[in-house]
Order: sequence, then structure tokens, then C-alpha cells
Amino acid sequence: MTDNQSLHTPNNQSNGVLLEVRDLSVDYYAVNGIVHAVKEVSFELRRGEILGLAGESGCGKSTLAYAISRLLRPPAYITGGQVLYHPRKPEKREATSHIVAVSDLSSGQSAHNGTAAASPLPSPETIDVLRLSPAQLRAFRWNEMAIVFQSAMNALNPVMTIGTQIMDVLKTHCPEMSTAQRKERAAELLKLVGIAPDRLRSYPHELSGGMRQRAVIAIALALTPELIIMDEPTTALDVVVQREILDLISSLCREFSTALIFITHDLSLLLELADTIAVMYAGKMVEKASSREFYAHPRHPYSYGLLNSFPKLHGPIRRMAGIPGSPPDLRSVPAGCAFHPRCPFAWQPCQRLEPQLLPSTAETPRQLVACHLYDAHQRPEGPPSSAEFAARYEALAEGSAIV
Ligand SMILES: Nc1ncnc2c1ncn2[C@@H]1O[C@H](COP(=O)(O)OP(=O)(O)OP(=O)(O)O)[C@@H](O)[C@H]1O
Repeated sequence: MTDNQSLHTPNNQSNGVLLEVRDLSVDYYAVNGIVHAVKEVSFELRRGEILGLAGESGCGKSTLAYAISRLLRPPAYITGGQVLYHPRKPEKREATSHIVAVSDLSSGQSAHNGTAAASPLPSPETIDVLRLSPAQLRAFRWNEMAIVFQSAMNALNPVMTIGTQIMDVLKTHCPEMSTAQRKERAAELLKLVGIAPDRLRSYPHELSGGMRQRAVIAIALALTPELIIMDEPTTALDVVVQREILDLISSLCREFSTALIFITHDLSLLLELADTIAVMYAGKMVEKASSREFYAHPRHPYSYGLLNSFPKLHGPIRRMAGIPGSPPDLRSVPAGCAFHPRCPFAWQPCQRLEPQLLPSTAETPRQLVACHLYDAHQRPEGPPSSAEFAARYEALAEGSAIV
């Protein structure tokens, strides 16, 4: 990948923060023990920003996304934290004006007793997502946030035409629209995702996988949400169609300034799509950086290993080292840094102190990393160089002992 390719830097216009996740924790109360799937995860998402969530299978990416969208079901429980959403559009504020605001919650009003819905509040500046009532949540989900799952294209109703399915969403959430307006809007949405409007009359089985996924994206866009969460939306598609869908998602997000949380195992794909990359390991966020910074200098040893587990299309040829071992059982994560048993740099503090997500270096304050290598108290000589990272992982690939 070259510099002039699509390694985006965050959109730093005056458009501020859309979503704040603060110390969010989720446990699964499974029969064989408590799984700490998400642990005190905090991050901010700006309007129009594309955030890519990466990490090995089972590190908590989907659980985090489900928690933000309040789609978790028992045995999953949110055990702490906040999800704060800052709406922008005046018309959207009107649509969600019955949603309880943080300021009103702090005055003691319950979000769950229906009072808020019965007496509409002034347009909230901040929506406390975890405290919305089921009715408020339904409005919030469609008006402000849409979710596209991996299997979404198979979740289309097989006995309803695509047009009916799009128009149903509009009918439920925009009852003021006439049938003709709904039809017009449905055709517009299909066009937007590159499907000919005459396909409104098609049933899902009459569309290819790529077209079904496009139709799902059209449904997600129906109410022009400000935030879309996509969990592995392209994994079931072949690489050519995958590329087309990604280009589509990217251009739609840029066009409408829609923020996107995109989850995938495929880090190389994220580097092309996302403004920001967040890496999770064992339920925690261990690094967050712009795609450009991340690609140039992954700071966490885990990020380095992850990035070097994928072949590069550009730049010098080098060995793919991979990461030895496997992620821990989330019912009993190792003390200290959860990655230390697999880390080629682990030393004493890593076994007892849990590192916090902090600015990596003075020069890269926006690149956050949770690693003692960047803690001047623990390592006064400063973090290792890129060459040292490469050498340690090279040694692992050669089968040398971890230092
Ligand atoms: N219903 C459940 N009961 C118990 N544990 C669960 C349940 N669902 C998920 N988990 C556990 O929670 C952890 C996080 O799972 P999650 O699906 O969020 O990870 P992920 O990073 O999205 O993985 P993948 O990329 O494979 O989808 C895993 O250890 C998983 O085994």
C-alpha cells in the first residue's frame, strides 16, 4: 500500500464527537463460568469517522458492537460503563425528542417508566443509550443507528419483495409519508446502492449475494442514520463483490458523513477502509490509532504481530511471522497484561500490572496504546524501535526462544 492510497486520516472538521463509549464492560454468565467479553472499553467516534475494529476471533468485537446497539441478550449483561450519543440533525432530534437526555436522568427521572416518552423532552444534547426504554430504543435504532450483520443478507424476508421490505421500514418509522413517497424513496435508496429501481419488485432469491447485501445496506440507510455498525458484512461474499461493497460503503459514508463501526478479522481490508483502527485483545482495547499511524508504526506488540500476519501488496518482501500461541480463555485471563504469555517483549511488570490505554509517545499523542513498553517509569530507555519489533518477531518465526 502506498501513501497516496486510501489510508485516511480522521475527519477533523468541526463536526465533533458523535458517540462516546466509556468504561464499557460486558460479561456472559455462562454455565461454566463468567466470560469477561468486554472490559472497560472507552473510545470516541467522530461524525463521519470510519472506525475499524480488529482482533482475533473471540476478543469481544461483536459483543462490544451488540452492547453499543443494546442488542445483547442473556446470558450477556452489561456490567458497567456508558454509551453516550450526541445527535446532530434538528429533524432527527425531533424524531427522537422523546428519548431521555442524560441531563434529565441525572435529575432523577427514570428512563424506563415511560414518563419521558409521555412528555417529550426538549431536543436532547446527549442520549444515554444504555438507559433508553424499549420504545425509545426502537426509535433510536432506526433514526440514529443502523446495524448490518454478517448474515443480514440471509435475514431478508424470502416471501416479500425488496421494495416491500424497504417500504415497511419507512411505513413504521415515517407514518406521515404517503405510499407514493415511500415507493419513490425506496427506488431512490436502491439506486443509491447501485441496484436498478425496477428491482423493487424482486424477491431476495432473485438477487445475487452481492445485490442482497446492497439491499440490506439500502434498508440500513432508509432513515439516514448517523451511525452504522457493520459486523463482518462482506465475509460471505467473493473477493470481487467484497471489494465492490466496500467501495460502496466507503463512498456512502463519505457522501452522507455517516459514522461507521466496521468489524472484521481482515486488518488489511480495514487499513484501506477505515480512518481509525482499534485493536482488541481479550476483551480490552489495546491500541487505537489513525490507519496511517497504525500502518506506519503499530505500537502494541500484538498489533505488530497482527499486522504482520497479513501479506502486504506493496513495500519490501518480508517474512510473515504470525503470533505464537492463542488468545486466553476469557473466564480466566492472565494477570497483568493479558497478552504477556505470547508477547516477545514481555518482562516483569507485564505479569502483574494491567497497562492502561494511553498516548503512545509525545510525538504521537493520538495513537493510544496499552503497553508497558511505552511507560517511561517501567522502561526509561523508551519503546523499542521498529527494527527491534521486526527482529523479535523474526526470531519467533525462526523458532528462537522468546526473550
Ligand atoms: N452466549 C455466550 N455465552 C458465553 N460466552 C459467549 C457467548 N457469546 C460469546 N461468548 C464469548 O464472548 C467472547 C467474545 O465473543 P465475541 O463474539 O464478541 O468475539 P469476536 O471478537 O466478535 O469474535 P468473532 O470474530 O469470532 O466473531 C468469546 O470468548 C466468546 O466465546
